[in-house]
Amino acid sequence: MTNSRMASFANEAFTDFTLEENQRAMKAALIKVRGELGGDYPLFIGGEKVMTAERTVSINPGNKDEIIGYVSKASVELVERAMNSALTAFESWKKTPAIERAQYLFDAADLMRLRKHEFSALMVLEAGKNYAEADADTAEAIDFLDFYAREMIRLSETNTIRPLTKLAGETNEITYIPLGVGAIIPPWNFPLAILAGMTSAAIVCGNTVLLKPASPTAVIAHKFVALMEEVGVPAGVINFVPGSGAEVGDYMTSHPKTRFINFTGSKEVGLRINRIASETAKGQIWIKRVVAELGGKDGIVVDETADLDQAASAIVASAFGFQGQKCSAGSRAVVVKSVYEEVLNKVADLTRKLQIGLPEDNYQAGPVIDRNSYDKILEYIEIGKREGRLVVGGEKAEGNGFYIQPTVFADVKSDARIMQEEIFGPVLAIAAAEDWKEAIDMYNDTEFGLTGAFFSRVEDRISYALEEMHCGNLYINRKCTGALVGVHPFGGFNMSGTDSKAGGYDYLLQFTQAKLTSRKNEA
Ligand SMILES: NC(=O)c1ccc[n+]([C@@H]2O[C@H](COP(=O)([O-])OP(=O)(O)OC[C@H]3O[C@@H](n4cnc5c(N)ncnc54)[C@H](O)[C@@H]3O)[C@@H](O)[C@H]2O)c1
Ligand SMILES: N[C@@H](CCC=O)C(=O)O
Repeated sequence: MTNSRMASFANEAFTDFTLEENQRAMKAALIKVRGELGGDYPLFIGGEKVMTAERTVSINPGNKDEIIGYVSKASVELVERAMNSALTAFESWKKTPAIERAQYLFDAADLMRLRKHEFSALMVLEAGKNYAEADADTAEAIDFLDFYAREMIRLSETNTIRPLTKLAGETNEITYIPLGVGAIIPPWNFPLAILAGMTSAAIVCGNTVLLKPASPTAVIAHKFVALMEEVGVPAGVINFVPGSGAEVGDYMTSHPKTRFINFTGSKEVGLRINRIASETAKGQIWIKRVVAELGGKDGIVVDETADLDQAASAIVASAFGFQGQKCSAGSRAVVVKSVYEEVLNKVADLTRKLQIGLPEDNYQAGPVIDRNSYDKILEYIEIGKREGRLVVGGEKAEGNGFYIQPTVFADVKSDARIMQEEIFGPVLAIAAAEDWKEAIDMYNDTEFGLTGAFFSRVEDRISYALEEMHCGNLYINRKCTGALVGVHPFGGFNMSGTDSKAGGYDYLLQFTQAKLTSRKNEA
């Protein structure tokens, strides 16, 4: 069975919600999930479910009065217990054949596929995603499980697929062995896909992990861990320890037995983790490996030869999909001045058409994740009013949640704060450039380097953009969001991270160490 799966990786298809039957299926899943709201969720430590008195309350950002669930919070003592259980489990898990470890991921992918709308419905309620965004998140989680399972099998067969150069008289082999216990620290914005990808990649390589989810989406994180338990992943391989970033996070990253840290989140927290991890704790006998995928200030460049309708649609989709809360969000657009007003008008018209409302009613624009984000984004909008010309939005929006109008600022200078700092909300800054080369220079004028897009019909310019636009994921004549596993390996340059290329052929190498064995042949 495994061989046939190896031959046939294909991305999980997105659900077509224009079909009545699919709308009905999602609504039925929402009813089911709503019936389960308000539950109490434990930590998982070495197969034991641990409830604590202190809990995180997860709420619906689209309807602040609705409680999604109460999630137990790990203390430092409980994290220490989790570390011990991960260390114990590592001794047997690292010896479990790669093909068996991969099978758990295949099984989890199959089960998640069966319950697809249930996972998506929970994200509609807990993360404020509309149907398509939630469905894409679940599809990506399934893809990560399927893809990394295959990748582990491929890695375990390296000596056959990519044999070392032969040397007479010796048998030489290379094996990718696991590192040890890792800290997995994902963000809330792809609360299933990124969490599932970061965790499954680490464990399929034979590592064991402490998984600390982001607090706003700890219930969907629990649902994933429960699924992994259901398919039989042995106790202690995934230890689920939700808790405070400052307390639990710092403890995990500074722990002498932590071998690696797989982090996705903001630049600020990522740099802190990188600094703490670089210090050698008492008793530590290795250099910790840090994989850190961070923020972005992604942008779309449009020249005067481009299809301007397509460019405007891509700008709006990239800026406002999931309320701009994607690391890949196109929060900047740079347009050459001869078509600047035309593109701006098209973008403004499309933005005005975005309807705001409850994610469960499948509005295009929903709430942002929580009060902190809401306040921060509104502050940036005030900054934007000083730095540019407000064209659309600019205010909070109606609703019993964290709703903000999709907002467009025009005539913004390249060094403005709203062109330089990640806002992580529905705010787009547009700037004019003299010509396409200056537009590319303006695109590159950032400390980040995650995604970008270039719109043009001129081949020479496209070639130039392909070489000069400095980012990990560069797209031509399409939006800058929506990377697919296996198709668009994902990761950023500069302050956007370590360019780990999630969903790509190189990703697993980061959670392994290569051991070369050389044996003299009998004469
Ligand atoms: N490059 C990518 O692939 C990618 C993908 C998704 C999100 N992001 C970025 O993530 C950010 C949004 O997510 P967020 O708000 O959850 O980010 P965040 O940095 O606030 O939190 C990320 C995770 O770190 C934890 N954390 C907080 N303080 C910590 C500490 N001191 N030690 C250890 N862990 C700690 C949080 O609890 C959470 O689980 C944005 O900047 C976005 O661009 C990047
Ligand atoms: N991989 C996603 C972004 C992940 C970060 O938020 C995309 O390509 O849009």
